[in-house]
Amino acid sequence: MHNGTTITQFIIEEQRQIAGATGDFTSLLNDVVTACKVISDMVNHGALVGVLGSAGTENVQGETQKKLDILSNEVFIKSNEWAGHLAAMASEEMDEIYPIPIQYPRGKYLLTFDPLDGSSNIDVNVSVGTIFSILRCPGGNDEPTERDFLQAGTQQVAAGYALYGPSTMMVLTTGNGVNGFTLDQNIGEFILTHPKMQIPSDTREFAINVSNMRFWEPPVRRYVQECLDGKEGPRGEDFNMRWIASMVAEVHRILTRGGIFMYPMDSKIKSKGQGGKLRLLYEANPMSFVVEQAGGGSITGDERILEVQPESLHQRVPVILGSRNEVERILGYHKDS
Ligand SMILES: O=P(O)(O)OC[C@H]1O[C@](O)(COP(=O)(O)O)[C@@H](O)[C@@H]1O
Ligand SMILES: [Mg+2]
Ligand SMILES: [Mg+2]
Repeated sequence: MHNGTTITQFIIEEQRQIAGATGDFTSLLNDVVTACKVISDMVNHGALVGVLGSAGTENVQGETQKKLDILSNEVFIKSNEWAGHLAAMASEEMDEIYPIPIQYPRGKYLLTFDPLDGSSNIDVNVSVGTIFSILRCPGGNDEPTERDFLQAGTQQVAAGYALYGPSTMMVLTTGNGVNGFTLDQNIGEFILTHPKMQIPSDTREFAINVSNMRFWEPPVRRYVQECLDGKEGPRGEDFNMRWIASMVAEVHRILTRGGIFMYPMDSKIKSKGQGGKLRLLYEANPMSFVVEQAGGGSITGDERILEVQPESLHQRVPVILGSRNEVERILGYHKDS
């Protein structure tokens, strides 16, 4: 038996420091934690409970949905709609916002989520995750609208992710540093195992989908080429490369040992009329909040992601995040070009 701090104890303790806290936020985070435990259980059981494979439908972004994309979306809604702390939710897997149905009380918060990130990895049994972000509802909770969600990432109250890997972890920020919790499957509790996570400022490891190289813009091309040139090149050091294709798993690696993750703008994305690959409200903003709170950096190329003013619910942005000194170098390359 362990005697560690549970995530609930941790959140309550943090909220005790905040004058006027009503307990709504604590209860909201508890429901998010419960949702992630349920998804973790489904992911763990995989083929045994028939949840792998495609659902045969497409989401609003034209991506084929996996069964687990849809199931985890439902879990998030059911776990979070009932308690009276939310005005509305928005998800990568839903076309429109989801105002809390009229039979439940409405509260002052908004929840956005990517219920299952890295879904192309489900069927091959590689790590996937859930990403979430909590905002205040600025327009009051009577008639929440899409416009209420269009807040810059700097306005987030909390953000985090669950990683369904060899162990299930929850990594969380409420704007006061980043803490990581590991799920003890025997007692069903997340226990604080990674207090005050910090991203090393320097790294020799980068992550990017190199199959897109011919579409990249000059600053990213230059950065990656210099990494590839290794000891003999301008950096004078050898670099290593990783690509998991689950943003959650990449960000977790970076939080653990440093690194740089890039899904930059490229000519292929542009030709589709998109602003990037990753979604601002469900992926880029929550992850940028976590990364910055752990001492790292996060940019689109030439601007800080958390300062981007969202214009639509499913807006996409380029993402370059990780160890601070490397992010600053890439920012410099964008400014030079
Ligand atoms: O297919 P690619 O180019 O490797 O893209 C992988 C990227 O797409 C994503 O899987 C997008 O997330 P979803 O699985 O939620 O659509 C990221 O997690 C990942 O970094
Ligand atoms: Mg995703
Ligand atoms: Mg997803």
